[in-house]
Amino acid sequence: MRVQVVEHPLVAHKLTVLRKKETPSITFRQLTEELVMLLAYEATRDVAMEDVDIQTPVTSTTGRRLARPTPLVVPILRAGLGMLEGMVRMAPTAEVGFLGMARNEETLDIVTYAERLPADLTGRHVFVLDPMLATGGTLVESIRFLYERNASRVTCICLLAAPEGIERLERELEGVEVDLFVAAIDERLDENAYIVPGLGDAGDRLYGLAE
Ligand SMILES: O=P(O)(O)OC[C@H]1O[C@H](OP(=O)(O)OP(=O)(O)O)[C@H](O)[C@@H]1O
Ligand SMILES: O=c1cc[nH]c(=O)[nH]1
Ligand SMILES: [Mg+2]
Repeated sequence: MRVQVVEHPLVAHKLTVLRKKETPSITFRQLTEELVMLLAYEATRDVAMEDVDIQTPVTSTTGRRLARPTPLVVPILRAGLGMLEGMVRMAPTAEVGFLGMARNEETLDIVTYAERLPADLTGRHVFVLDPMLATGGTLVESIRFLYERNASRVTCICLLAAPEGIERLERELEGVEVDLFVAAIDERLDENAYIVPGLGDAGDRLYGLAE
């Protein structure tokens, strides 16, 4: 697995505001969108491209565009949905599939409650969106799911990751091709498997209380 922390003053600034407990949902949603745009810029740096012949008002020329089959963006519901708009704005030809997964907060087991994806992902570069990589359970499950459907490549974009989660991905997905882009790697998980210092429950901060 390749892990890249996107170090940029704008990322650091926006992330700090996002972490603050007094930041309201409306600002939290906007910052999430902006952060994903900055992370997507790095995460798509080596995306597959192809030539395309076009006419400008002056002449004909050959330009470059995202290759086909186009990238597939997969937000992990619910919190990943907050990252979708920013991502598709950056990669306008991308298609979107959905995975709904929730962590049982007592057992930390992952429940997959929704799935709407092409049955065959052969040749597809999949971008998984989930703001939080905590124990890593959710991401391991999603990445396995996508490779079982023959995805050719998986790139994950997260806002925050815990070292424990990254280690789990490296352990459980040894030899699996995965790129991970994050705005920051935090210190640790607390006794409830929340990221410290973190930003709290991303889904709740975006959309309100789950229960
Ligand atoms: O690395 P893990 O320990 O698996 O935890 C991370 C997961 O927890 C959060 O989702 P949650 O289960 O709270 O669902 P939600 O998005 O509906 O709030 C987060 O968005 C990740 O999907
Ligand atoms: O810190 C955490 C851990 C898991 N899920 C969240 O939303 N936040
Ligand atoms: Mg949640």
